Amino acid sequence: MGKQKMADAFQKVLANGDKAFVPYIMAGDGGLENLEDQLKFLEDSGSTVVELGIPFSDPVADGPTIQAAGLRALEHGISLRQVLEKLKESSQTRTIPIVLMTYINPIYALGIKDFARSCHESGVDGLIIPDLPLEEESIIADDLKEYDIALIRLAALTSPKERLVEIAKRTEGFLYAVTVTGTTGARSSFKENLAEHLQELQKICEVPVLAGFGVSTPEHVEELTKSCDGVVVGSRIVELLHQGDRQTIRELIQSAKLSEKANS
Ligand SMILES: O=P(O)(O)OC[C@@H](O)[C@@H](O)c1c[nH]c2ccccc12
Repeated sequence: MGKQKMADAFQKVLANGDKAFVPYIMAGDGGLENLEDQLKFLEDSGSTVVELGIPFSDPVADGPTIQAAGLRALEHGISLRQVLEKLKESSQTRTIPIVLMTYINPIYALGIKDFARSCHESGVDGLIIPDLPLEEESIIADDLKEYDIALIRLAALTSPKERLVEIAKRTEGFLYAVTVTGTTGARSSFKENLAEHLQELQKICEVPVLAGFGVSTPEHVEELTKSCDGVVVGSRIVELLHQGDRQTIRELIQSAKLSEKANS
């Protein structure tokens, strides 16, 4: 469980000549009773790890699609504690690593030690906390270390070089390379020198580098994975899942399977 489970999942995919694909979904969008089925579907479709969002009233990094999903989940009354309890029910049978993405407030509300222990008991392998800067990490780092839960750091496009080096050195599980300036959400194109930026991050980082924010088509996946180890796709997956279009999700996930394409 934890860091090692994630490392093994990436290792397996990359050793096979494929790229990692990490879908993001909002926990409780569509009802918490469907979470297990959603995770199973994403796993069976070839995802490497799943990023699971916790609904929150003030999601400052989220664009319209994920905000809307968060509101739907909040309407179902979904809380962090409920999500952890739900995950615990299937923790013994689930094989895909789970990364929770939550803002720091719900963690505070639960209590940091309680939260870390519950994550462990629920089989959570990693965390993304977008409003926890490097300077504040010590409030939770030791508790996560105790349970071997990976704290995944985000590298912003605007971070100065020295900061990127520090982030790349500290990150666990993978490095989340944010590909745009702004909030989450599907976009049509990326900035010109993104490839060099990603290659630079790969040079300074020992764990896989995954590109996320704005990735929404197989063409994006193909383009970005030339310069990194994989992608995170949120808004597009959330939208398709809400529409019930599982086939398009499958195709998107499969676009990271480069070995199959090379053989066909
Ligand atoms: O939705 P996009 O543009 O595909 O981006 C991924 C993103 O949704 C997911 O990783 C995420 C959702 N909320 C976040 C907050 C911060 C960092 C990352 C996230």
